[in-house]
Amino acid sequence: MHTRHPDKYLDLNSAKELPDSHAWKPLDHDLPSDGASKLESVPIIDLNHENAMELIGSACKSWGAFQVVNHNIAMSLLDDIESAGKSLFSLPMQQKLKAARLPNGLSGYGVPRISSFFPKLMWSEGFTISGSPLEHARRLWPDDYIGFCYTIQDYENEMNKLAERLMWLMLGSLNITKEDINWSGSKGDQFQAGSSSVLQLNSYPACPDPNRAMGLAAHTDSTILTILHQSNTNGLQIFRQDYGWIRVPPQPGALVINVGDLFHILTNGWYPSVLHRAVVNRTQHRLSIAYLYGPPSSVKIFPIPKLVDKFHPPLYRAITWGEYLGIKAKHFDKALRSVLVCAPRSEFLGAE
Ligand SMILES: O=C(O)CCC(=O)C(=O)O
Ligand SMILES: [Fe+2]
Repeated sequence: MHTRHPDKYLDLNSAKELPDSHAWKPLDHDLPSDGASKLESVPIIDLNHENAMELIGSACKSWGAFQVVNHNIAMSLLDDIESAGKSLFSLPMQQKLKAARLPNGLSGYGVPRISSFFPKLMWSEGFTISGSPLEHARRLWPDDYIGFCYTIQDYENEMNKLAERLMWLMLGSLNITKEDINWSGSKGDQFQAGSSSVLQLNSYPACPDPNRAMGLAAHTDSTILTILHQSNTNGLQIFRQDYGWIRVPPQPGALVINVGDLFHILTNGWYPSVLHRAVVNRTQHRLSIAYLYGPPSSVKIFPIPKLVDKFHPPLYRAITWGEYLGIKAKHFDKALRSVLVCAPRSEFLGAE
């Protein structure tokens, strides 16, 4: 991975032109005509709506993603995490490299972890937090790192509560309750105690040739679900078989929820994980913060028995999050396929 991209620490914030190392095929033709992209995007769901659960269920089934409002996350916390991200990415490159991700590591500063699967580099930089950010924060800001750590901690705590609430709403829409779930011998309400998560900060500098650059290449998240806070700049797109790439415009205060691969496994394919990517633009810097929500490390994830019967045999084998991340790191977009135990029904492949 490391010899593949010798230019991986190019400072994108000061680049005046797109170097060959970052030049992708033009992206223009990928988007549906403007008419189609204005026509529809993922639904915006009010969590206080009396039918929130049903609305979420139908969004998961047809889009694999939705936005939520009235989620109870304070606007000030969303502003704080955005400022924390901005202050990190605006540090000089030499300083950011003091917290560089180690080879094969997870936490730290660097290019998107999926970069090794692509011949060209992406127009973004990221900072991944798994566990305490203290060590890295101390290297980035030797005299003033506490505020950053508190913001991360507050944000992760609030996101964890919201993710859990959303997971039960998503499961509830398939008639699954806590009673139906047995996470390695403990009932569903034990899940939160040890649930793990990763916080991914992404920065997309303005780009001199956005049509030939890729902010973050198409991927699905290896999570149960992802909560994405995007700054007020367009960039996120999701893929639909029937439309192509569709923009998910930022809506002030709204959070984007993606169905992840582990949820696809849990629901035995009923709710597909969503393919998404981020594009960049010529004038505006964009920041996004993804809360990647997953199960406690010892928990095996497998199709929920209530969603399995003789007409719907289990599609996937049991797997922990750690095992799945290892498979994803090796097989990337073929990861789900490599844990299949049984050919999926055609509707799950989008071939209606
Ligand atoms: O920046 C975005 O909108 C997407 C980020 C994302 O997909 C990720 O971090 O997994
Ligand atoms: Fe993602």
